[in-house]
Amino acid sequence: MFEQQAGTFAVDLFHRTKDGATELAGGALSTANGFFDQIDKGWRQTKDDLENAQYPEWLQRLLAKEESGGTGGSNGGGQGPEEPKKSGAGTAAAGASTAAAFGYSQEDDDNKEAEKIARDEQMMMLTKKMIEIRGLLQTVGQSDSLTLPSIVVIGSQSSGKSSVLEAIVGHEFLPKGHNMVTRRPIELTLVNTPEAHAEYGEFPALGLGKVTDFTQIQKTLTDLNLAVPVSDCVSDDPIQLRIYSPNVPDLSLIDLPGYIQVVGRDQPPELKEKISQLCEKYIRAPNVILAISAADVDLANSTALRASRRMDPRGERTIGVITKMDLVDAERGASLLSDKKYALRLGYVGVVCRVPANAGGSKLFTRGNGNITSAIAKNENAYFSSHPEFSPESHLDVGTKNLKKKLMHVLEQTMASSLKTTSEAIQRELAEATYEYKVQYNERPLSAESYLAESLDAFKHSFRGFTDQFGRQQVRELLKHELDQQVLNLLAQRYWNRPLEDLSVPLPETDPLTSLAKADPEGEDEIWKIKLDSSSASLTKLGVGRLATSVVANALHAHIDRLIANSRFAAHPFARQAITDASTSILKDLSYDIADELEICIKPYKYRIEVEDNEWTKGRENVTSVLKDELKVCEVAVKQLEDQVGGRKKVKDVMSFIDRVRSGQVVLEGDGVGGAGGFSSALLAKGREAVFLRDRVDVLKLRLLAVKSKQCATKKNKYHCPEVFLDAVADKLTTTADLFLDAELLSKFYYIFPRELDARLGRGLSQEEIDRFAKEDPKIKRHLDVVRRKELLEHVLKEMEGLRQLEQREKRVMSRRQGRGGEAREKGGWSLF
Ligand SMILES: Nc1nc2c(ncn2[C@@H]2O[C@H](COP(=O)(O)OP(=O)(O)OP(=O)(O)O)[C@@H](O)[C@H]2O)c(=O)[nH]1
Repeated sequence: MFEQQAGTFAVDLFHRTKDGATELAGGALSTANGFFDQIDKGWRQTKDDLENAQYPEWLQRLLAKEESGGTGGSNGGGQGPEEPKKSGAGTAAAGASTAAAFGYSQEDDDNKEAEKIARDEQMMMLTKKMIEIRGLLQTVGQSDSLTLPSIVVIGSQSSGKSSVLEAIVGHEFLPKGHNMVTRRPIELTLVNTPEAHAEYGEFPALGLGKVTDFTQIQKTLTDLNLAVPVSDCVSDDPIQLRIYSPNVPDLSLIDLPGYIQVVGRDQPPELKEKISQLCEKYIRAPNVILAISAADVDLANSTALRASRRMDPRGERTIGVITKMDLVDAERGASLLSDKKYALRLGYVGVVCRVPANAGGSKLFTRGNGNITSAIAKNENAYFSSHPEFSPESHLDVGTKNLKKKLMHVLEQTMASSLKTTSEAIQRELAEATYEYKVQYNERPLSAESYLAESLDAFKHSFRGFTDQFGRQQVRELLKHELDQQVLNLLAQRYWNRPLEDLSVPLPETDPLTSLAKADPEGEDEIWKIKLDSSSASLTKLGVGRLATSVVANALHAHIDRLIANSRFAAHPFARQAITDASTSILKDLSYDIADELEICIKPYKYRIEVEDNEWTKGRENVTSVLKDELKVCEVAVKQLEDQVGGRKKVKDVMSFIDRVRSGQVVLEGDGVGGAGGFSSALLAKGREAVFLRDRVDVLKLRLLAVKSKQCATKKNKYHCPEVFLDAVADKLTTTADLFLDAELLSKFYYIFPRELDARLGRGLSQEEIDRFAKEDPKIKRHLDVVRRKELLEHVLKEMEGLRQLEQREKRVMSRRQGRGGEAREKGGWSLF
């Protein structure tokens, strides 16, 4: 009776789908809007398959007959035994593969009524659709009211639970072992792919892609289970696994840890209770309970049936599966299937799910990665047909093939009857999401892509602003400042410094600068000429090409970092890294050649430098301000040092001690390490610094006076005024470098960088990366979640609305038939709303 209802429903649905295509345009079956792409490509594929489904011609003929008052779908008589006419390779293949999902073999096909297969096929379409909606709801959230029912598999350990599931899937894929290895529920979605040959699994949460090797699936499941700490016993966080195959029916199953009778020594004592609680949570209505019990164990002792009786006392949503039928004699097996003590409305199915060792050739082949469906079917056939107790006249349900069909029928019905409450729950959720969207986000639309695109545009815009402000002038200032420092270093090394490292040796000379003003470069003493020439050569040969290029590249890096910090990307580590990588790699590529080329440009200065009068004047002005700045820096350092040491007086004392040592008035005993003259070594070190700074301040003041003096007003006296001359040289180098770097480094970088950003953050990102990027910002994540939730709920409602329209059409068809007094479908047929 039950099967008949489900079957008729499916056939009628076919009519509605076929005839109602126009009526439904924009409805559930034609809502292709790219939405699934965003949610899950797998589901999109499912949806496309469903929408593009072609119906075999024989099926259409059958239905046409039914429509014109034929015998109807349930009793057959339509197509008859002749070979169905094929309407195309694809559709024929679809029919055949779908039959495979039920476990029909080719020989079976010859014997089966065509319309029966058609009905099953059509029913698969509907279940597929509802499973698809269930999958969508799963992505919305874990709220209990927002879900469509599933089939929950329970059984005690060794009851044969894994074997049943594997027989349904046709592969060994569940974790095995002596220890309890199932510690998390496995939400198993079977997706029938009629036109595909490949069978594979997917773990949507892991992003592993298609896993075609079922031993790999088994290993992944084992790892995921073992990741639950033993102390936690079990976890209610489900593992999601989808299996795509032409040989599986569309089903949604949840495998739970097996009930244990006795807690093992190495297992926590609360394990038994925790498993019971977990199972209890899942076997609540409206889920269907698949209660597995072994035939060789008294049914009264079946933990699965006892649990089911607690949650489903009237036995309305429990399917009893009796495994290991081969282990008891046929008479006892038959009596178990017609058990009256705990009568189940959906009945009992007897199975023999163990893969026979010698089936399908070698044991190795059938076990492992091969498909075990036909081996099990043959084995069951052989067993059940050899016992008259299980003959068709007994009306007992036996065999995995029948179990699969029953599961589909039951799931279809249960899902259909849950659609109304689920739909109401969705409407409530949608109202909440819509409200939040309006109040919190002012109905501002947002997608991960649009957020990325806007962020990238804004960043490129700020980068353009920066390029307007950072040009040749800014490069020039940077470089000149850098070379000013180099000039100061050279002056210090070659003119100003007095040895201070070794306190034990008195100063060999008085002040090296005292003779500078009186030096006669034309005379015998060429020291000042040599000093200036070598200083100038040091400056031109210090590697200006590399130095200038890296100074500008570093400045660009720093500016990019600042732009990132002030942009939306600041909250996105991934994007920040991508932008930094882009600028690093471009600047690295450019710098290498540019540094060499710039070095070639400044080559002439390495041999001869002519300074013009105006350049001299400019150099004199500039170096005056450089020396003044340096003077300020030294004075500030002196102040800091005094603060550190504990006052000016203390510094003065230690300085005067050092001065006396340097002038030879005091002779140090030892090397001064460990302190001297009543001062600690640390204080002596600070004192040396203070003496250095004091001397430097004196020198700077002296040289400032010299530079301002008449003597330094003219380039003729360049040997007396090395500061001015070296500044003029630095200026020439800067002018060449800034021109070159502006043309080569800046303009090229400004051109390439935005394009590289497009490549790395625009086109180059996958959908997952874009989503991950957008969700890095918690505010955006919340906004996106609301938008997505709202869109998803709207989409699901639309899908359901489509099913509702089908139902209304169904009612119309029924009342027409009843009006005609014709043979109407059974009363109490399915009702969705
Ligand atoms: N003879 C026979 N043995 C079976 C049948 N089904 C399962 N078995 C054997 O029973 C044992 C337990 O089967 P499983 O499928 O692993 O049972 P389970 O309930 O999943 O057990 P756990 O993994 O321990 O929870 C295995 O050795 C199977 O080969 C059957 O129909 N007939």
